[in-house]
Amino acid sequence: MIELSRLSLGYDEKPILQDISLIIDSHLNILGANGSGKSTLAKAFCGLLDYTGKIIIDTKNLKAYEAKERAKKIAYIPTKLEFYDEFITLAEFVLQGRFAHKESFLDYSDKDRSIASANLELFGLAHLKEQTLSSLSSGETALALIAQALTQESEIIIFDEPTANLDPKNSKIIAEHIKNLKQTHQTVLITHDLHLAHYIDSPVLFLQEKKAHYFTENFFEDDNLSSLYDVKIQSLAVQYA
Ligand SMILES: Nc1ncnc2c1ncn2[C@@H]1O[C@H](COP(=O)(O)OP(=O)(O)OP(=O)(O)O)[C@@H](O)[C@H]1O
Repeated sequence: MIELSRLSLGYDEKPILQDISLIIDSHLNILGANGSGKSTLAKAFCGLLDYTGKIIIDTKNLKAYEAKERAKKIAYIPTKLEFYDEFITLAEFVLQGRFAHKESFLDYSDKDRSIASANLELFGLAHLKEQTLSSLSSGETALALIAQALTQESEIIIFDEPTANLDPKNSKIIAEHIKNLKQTHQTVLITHDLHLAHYIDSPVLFLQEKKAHYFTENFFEDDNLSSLYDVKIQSLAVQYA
């Protein structure tokens, strides 16, 4: 469970979100216009950005979590890889998801390797495992990021625009994985993809003008979407079913 209490955050003197209070105990979609603060909020959830107010994860203040303990609680899946070793293989990359479980100065255990290997299989990546990460396509990289996060075995998984740059088939594969993971993990989906968000289902946190608006129902109705996004949206069709 994630509890936000009077949460405000931003960069230096630039406020991005102000005074958000909310309890999230199941899946949550986070939507909002470009620059509304979705990724900023996700960074705060992962302890990567300072804030005022409180973020409580499973009754414990996020600031009291030690890094490895926090990683076992929350995995953040970015839209794309920003910093990585260009010579690392896919197999090594997915195995790195076990860092929070590994004893410092010791090698990965057989159990670590077997979990990483199972996730490579699960996401249909096993045949690419010796390829360098930099040689993978965008779709393969998106799947690799999810495989690594699952290897981390965190209880909460945050997906940041997982279908950005993906073709319709890979988008559908990712959508199905998120829908399945929602049954066993607490999932948070940040997206502009209204079809994906609708398929995964409510509730929705819509970020706008530094505020967060929480919708448990009716979010996906045309009038509501048109008003929130300030563009006419008609008959949102569910295309992932
Ligand atoms: N390191 C930073 N320093 C200063 N401002 C930043 C920094 N990172 C992000 N911002 C600003 O914070 C605001 C929110 O950015 P954020 O990436 O959270 O938006 P977003 O809702 O995820 O946007 P998008 O949908 O375009 O990905 C933007 O105005 C952005 O320019």
